[in-house]
Amino acid sequence: MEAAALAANGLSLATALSSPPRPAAPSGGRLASFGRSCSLELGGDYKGPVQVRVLVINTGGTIGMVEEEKGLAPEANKLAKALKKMPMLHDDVYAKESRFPDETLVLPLSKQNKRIIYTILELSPLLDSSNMTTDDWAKISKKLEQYYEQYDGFVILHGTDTMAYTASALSFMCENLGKTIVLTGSQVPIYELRNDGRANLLGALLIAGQFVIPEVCLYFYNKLYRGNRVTKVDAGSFDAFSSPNLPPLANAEVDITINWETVWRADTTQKFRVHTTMNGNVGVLRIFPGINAATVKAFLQPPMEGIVLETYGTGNAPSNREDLLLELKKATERKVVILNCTQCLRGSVVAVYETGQSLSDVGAIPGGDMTPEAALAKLSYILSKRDLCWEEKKKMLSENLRGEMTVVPREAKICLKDTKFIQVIAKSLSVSCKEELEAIRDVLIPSLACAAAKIGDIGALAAIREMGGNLSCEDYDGRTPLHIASSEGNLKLIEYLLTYGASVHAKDMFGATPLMYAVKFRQLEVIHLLRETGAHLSSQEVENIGTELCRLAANGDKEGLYVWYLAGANLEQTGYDGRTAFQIAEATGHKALLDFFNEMKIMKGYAK
Ligand SMILES: NC(=O)C[C@H](N)C(=O)O
Repeated sequence: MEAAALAANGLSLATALSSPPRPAAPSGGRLASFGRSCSLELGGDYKGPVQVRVLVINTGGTIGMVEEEKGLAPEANKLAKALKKMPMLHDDVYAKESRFPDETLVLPLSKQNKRIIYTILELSPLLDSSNMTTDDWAKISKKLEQYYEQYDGFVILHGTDTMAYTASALSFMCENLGKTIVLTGSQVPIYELRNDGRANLLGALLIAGQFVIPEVCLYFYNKLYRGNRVTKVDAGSFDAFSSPNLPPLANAEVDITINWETVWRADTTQKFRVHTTMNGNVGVLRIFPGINAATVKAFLQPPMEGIVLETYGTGNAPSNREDLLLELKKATERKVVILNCTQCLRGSVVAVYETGQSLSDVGAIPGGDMTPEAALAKLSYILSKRDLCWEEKKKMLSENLRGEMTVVPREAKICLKDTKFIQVIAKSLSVSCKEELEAIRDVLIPSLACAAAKIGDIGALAAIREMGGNLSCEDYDGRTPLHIASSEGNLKLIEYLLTYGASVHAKDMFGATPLMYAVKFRQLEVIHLLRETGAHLSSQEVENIGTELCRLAANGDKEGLYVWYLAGANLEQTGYDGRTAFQIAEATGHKALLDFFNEMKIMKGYAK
């Protein structure tokens, strides 16, 4: 079953996309007119819409269920066929004109002039999410790893019952995430006349395809949430999820508005990888008035290694129950982790009451405002890290790893809209209301940050960041400070940006990433650094590189070829006439180039 779905993945899709003849990029185009440079026309025809690819991993859930003898159950091999008949989820005319393979789906053109091309990878068996286990989380994360470079974003179709658990688990299992992953599903099957599946899937695809939000998110009923902040709160409403301690990352109203200030960014320069071996010896224990010490003792017996203790209010447990506290103490002494989370839907564990202090005294770790789902997933993740010692594990549990808990900053952040600079401008423009002030801030920050990147002013970037500005902001052309810095070649500044969460996958309005800018301006060290951080050529760029390599070979441009090699291009790719760059070099008898190709064999491995 999976083989059929796999046939519809990036590779066959890629072939299909390259088959229609592509019009040459306009020679007077903005990027094509740069001086000494490699071609940037690889994003495709810049006059046309940018194409983005999204992989939909279907795990099951109500969205694809049909009524069976015993009730609703998932049906395999049905969803993609059904979606092809839904005009809001598939533009059949465009797909046929573009000669996409049968399994490929494509959304109608988006408001942002993007074409979201998607394929569905169906896991087997499809599950009601109540039947999911940690093995299924591993299965999903392995698929994400396998297809990470071939797609711009990912949507995971999942049942709602345990979606909050899977979203929380994946948020930890996906390490150094740089692309958007959106879980969604529905309360009513997509095949029914009145359903929420169509809108949820469409919203998830639009977000995963058009925005780089490097988080595991959950999209439901017009809202995008951080996956490890949600909990299912309603079994019978389309508005089934709530994120009690964090406002949504995005609202899909008339427009899709992303709250960029809330978006979590990993401050790492490492490549994406998945951690698949979660620790199963964890559990959740909800205390209640009169809870029996024997029950607690039994629950904490080996092989239990860690529990989420759901306590009252701000993290309180009875301080007058010596028997109970003794069992908890004996467990922590055996190095069983007790993570203290509140039973309340909203709020945090804080040291206010004597009853809360008694838990700290027995060695429980305060879990802040984590949901029980997130706390359990975090516990399972950290306890599976064999290379960490006990103290390190305890430290990580109280730290904010993926935005799962609120950490109050030691010094209150200066709010950008309160700064003198913005206020002076606002005054001169006679602006006083909050909305206008924020609008000025949103217009100015991208330009300021890009200008700072252009002149290499790390201090200015630091000031913008400290004032709450987003260093991944886009200017009017969709360029981020990292795009600018990559063309300028300022390594220190790039490192700074990457450390503060700048995305190597951000695409400007032409579909070009920072890596493409570095290639364009032949910034060798920058290419190396971006690659180290997980940047890669898109599958479209990879397909179309052959002709460009042949052009460089025909010009005897050794450096140009080397730049593409560093960026991860396969130098053996053929051009439009079926020849490789090496064959062109042989035909022209260019000695330096032939030597270069010989050398490449020795250097192979450097860029990979
Ligand atoms: N709405 C749903 O998806 C509920 C279903 N039982 C599931 O979690 O798979």
